[in-house]
Amino acid sequence: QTAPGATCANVSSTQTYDYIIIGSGAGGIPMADRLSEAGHSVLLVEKGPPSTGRWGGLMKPKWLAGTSLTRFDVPGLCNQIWADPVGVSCTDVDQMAGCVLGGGTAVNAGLWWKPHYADWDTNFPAGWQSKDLAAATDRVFSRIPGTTTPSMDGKRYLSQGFDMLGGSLGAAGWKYIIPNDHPNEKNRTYGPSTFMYSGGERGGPLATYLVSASQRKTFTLWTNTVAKRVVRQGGHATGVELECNGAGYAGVVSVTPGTGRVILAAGAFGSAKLLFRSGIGPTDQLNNVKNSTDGPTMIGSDSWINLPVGYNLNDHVGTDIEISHPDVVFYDYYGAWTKPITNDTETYLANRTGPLAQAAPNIGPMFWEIITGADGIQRHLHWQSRVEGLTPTSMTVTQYLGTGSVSRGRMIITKQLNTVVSVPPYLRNEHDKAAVIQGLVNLQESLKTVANLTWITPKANVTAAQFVASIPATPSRRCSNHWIGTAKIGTDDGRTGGSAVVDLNTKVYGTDNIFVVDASIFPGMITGNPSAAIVIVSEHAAEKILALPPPTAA
Ligand SMILES: Cc1cc2nc3c(=O)[nH]c(=O)nc-3n(C[C@H](O)[C@H](O)[C@H](O)COP(=O)(O)OP(=O)(O)OC[C@H]3O[C@@H](n4cnc5c(N)ncnc54)[C@H](O)[C@@H]3O)c2cc1C
Repeated sequence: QTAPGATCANVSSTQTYDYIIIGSGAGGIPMADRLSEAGHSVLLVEKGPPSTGRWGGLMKPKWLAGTSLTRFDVPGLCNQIWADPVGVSCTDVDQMAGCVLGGGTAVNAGLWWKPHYADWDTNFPAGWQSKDLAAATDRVFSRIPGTTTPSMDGKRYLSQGFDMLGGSLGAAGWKYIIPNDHPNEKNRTYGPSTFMYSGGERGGPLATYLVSASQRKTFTLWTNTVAKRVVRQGGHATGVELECNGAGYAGVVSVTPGTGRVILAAGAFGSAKLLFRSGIGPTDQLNNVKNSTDGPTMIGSDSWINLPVGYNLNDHVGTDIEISHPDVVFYDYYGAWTKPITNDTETYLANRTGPLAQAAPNIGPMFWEIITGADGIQRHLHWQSRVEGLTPTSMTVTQYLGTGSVSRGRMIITKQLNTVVSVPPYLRNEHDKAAVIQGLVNLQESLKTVANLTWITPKANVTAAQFVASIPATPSRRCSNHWIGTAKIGTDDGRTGGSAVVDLNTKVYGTDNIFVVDASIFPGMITGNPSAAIVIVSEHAAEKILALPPPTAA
């Protein structure tokens, strides 16, 4: 199909697909598997290159030369995204996001949580409550159970930090749990981190759902291929326009006439951007697209669909504290790229054991608390510890404010077609702020009798309230990379003053065959790191989409 001299292959004008899914992250991959399993032809379009070795990825440090592994496979190299994001992170987003096969699930730290029932019941509409999501949760966790001991010998390496902090919380009355065995116990509990890793490697959707999808003749994957916009006539999508990125495919790829569907799974920023470029969103943002290089090809303003895309943006509010204790032992995971410890690379390569089978930078313990605000709302705090900081015996612990948080922000698109967080979603509500402060006070209280423990941040003479107030509520200081909410699911149709962009079947209001299935549709924040919940949402959405009658408009 490649035209001579062209850098992109032109798409075939005759080949059509029942489903075109854009984006191969936590939302897109499971959806591709479920729809192809049901017998439909499915095209999965991913703008980034292959990541893990199984899919032809090539990026790796010297010590992986000659193996099929890449930086994405080895848990101990997951932090490389911060040291060397070039060619991996999205360049059109002002936040960190993975633009490779697997999206966030290729670059993240693999933390993998079975949601608390309130994650669904607090935020989601009817049909998406915890009881409705139970079957999808079971399906996800039977395929990707996760592990608290990623090293293949079942041992935890360098657990001194975990032992010190976990032991201290235990002594202060917090209860030890294996988190995913007790997903609803999130109040003054602690436990080891759970990862989606399997076999000492990354695992997750790339190693499960994508493998079964790719074994079907009806499934097609195009990497290095950028979707520009959904091509539509009124509310009906006829295909997707691809723009040449120097590789992959270009042109308009069509859905099966009449019955085909397009599913956006390009992430909280990527899907919103595609909606804007397809003439779906608030008028101010569509005018930015109109005034960009897209102008000449953009759908006419008489066909624009005015929906609150980009509003309702949320992320965990991250608040970092740092403590040090003489027991804590640091491991230089960044150093494992250029100057690894030979014994550790050897044991990893021989049998997937040792520190490199664990996520950088030695994550754990995790602990949880629920704070009831003066407004009556229960807010969930998820604390995530890691062994790094200003001293060799430091632990940095991030407090995430999740379920129950009320603050919201906004993302927009510039005339250069980049997405920007224009209103940060952090601590815009006094009770959100009070919960963050109270959680910190409670932790200080719990750790106050621990011998030899030093508070580095905040220092002893700074109150929790002063400390929280001193950290700017900006993405650079509070971001957790858990962006959600830009195309909210709900019954209150955003075209008529409501807040929802997609209906209960994840279909975009005002369209008959355009769907969004990824972090964008979450109405509110959940307790922990979101990738498992997004996979669950995708499983559930697949069921709903498959049960729909064919589109009516043409
Ligand atoms: C550094 C980092 C660490 C994280 N750690 C964790 C963790 O340990 N545990 C956890 O649960 N969560 C973690 N997260 C968050 C989690 O990975 C994301 O919430 C999740 O992957 C989002 O899923 P998604 O399907 O919405 O989007 P993504 O997974 O981001 O997938 C979107 C995909 O769409 C592609 N795309 C975008 N635009 C286009 C286009 N126009 N055309 C074609 N393709 C396109 C992108 O390249 C990407 O592959 C982390 C995130 C980051 C960035």
